Amino acid sequence: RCVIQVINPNTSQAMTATIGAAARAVAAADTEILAVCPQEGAPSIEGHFDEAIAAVGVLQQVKLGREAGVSGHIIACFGDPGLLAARELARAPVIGIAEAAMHTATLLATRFSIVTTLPRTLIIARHLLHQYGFERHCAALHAIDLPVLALEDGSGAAQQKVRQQCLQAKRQDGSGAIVLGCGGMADLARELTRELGIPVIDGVSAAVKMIESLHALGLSTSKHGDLDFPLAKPLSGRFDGFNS
Ligand SMILES: O=C(O)C[C@H]1NC(=O)NC1=O
Repeated sequence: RCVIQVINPNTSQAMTATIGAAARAVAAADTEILAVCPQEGAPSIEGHFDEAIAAVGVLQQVKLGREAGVSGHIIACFGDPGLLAARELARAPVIGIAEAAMHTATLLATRFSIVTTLPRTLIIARHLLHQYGFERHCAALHAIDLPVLALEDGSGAAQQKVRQQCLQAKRQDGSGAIVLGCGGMADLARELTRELGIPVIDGVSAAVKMIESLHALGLSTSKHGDLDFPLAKPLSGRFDGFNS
């Protein structure tokens, strides 16, 4: 039995529902999806400051998931906030949706484009490309220039801009695949893949299948070296006991 904790690092219930539905749509019959978000933090993550706040919430949820004995954790925000810290805290695998989508794209095409929300967060995707070693594989990055929560306003305007941006990327970038750069776009990938005729990849569903694979292979986060549990030390205030 595989139980996957899917963490929306922002506190938007609507986006948590979108993300949970996308995960359940691809989960295997004996996989259970637990879609969660932090009790406190940022309603959307649109920059380095929001990410720093969100990382604490991610770690709180990872600790709860570990105590519940989940088979794996997914960080369902395109900045993969708190990824390595979460891997220190976790026993089970932890996968961010940006790394999941990028890895998947490199299996299907020699170049991929990224379509995300705000121009100012493009730098976060660039940092991840460098960190994961995919800079050479990414032909271009685009932003629809709408805030993250525009994807949950019910108007469909953001979804239409994502579609237009993907069409333009296919025509202009010389990419064979497109990575959707926001957890809130998770429900768009299958329809866009069909319409564009190229792989349009959502990191939530990609990460679900990766966690299932690691679970089936009996593989977990390495606790040998720099991803071992945090060093034991007394933490103060709200962080008392947080590292154990
Ligand atoms: O950076 C972005 O546009 C997307 C990122 N922010 C957020 O609240 N969820 C995300 O996936």
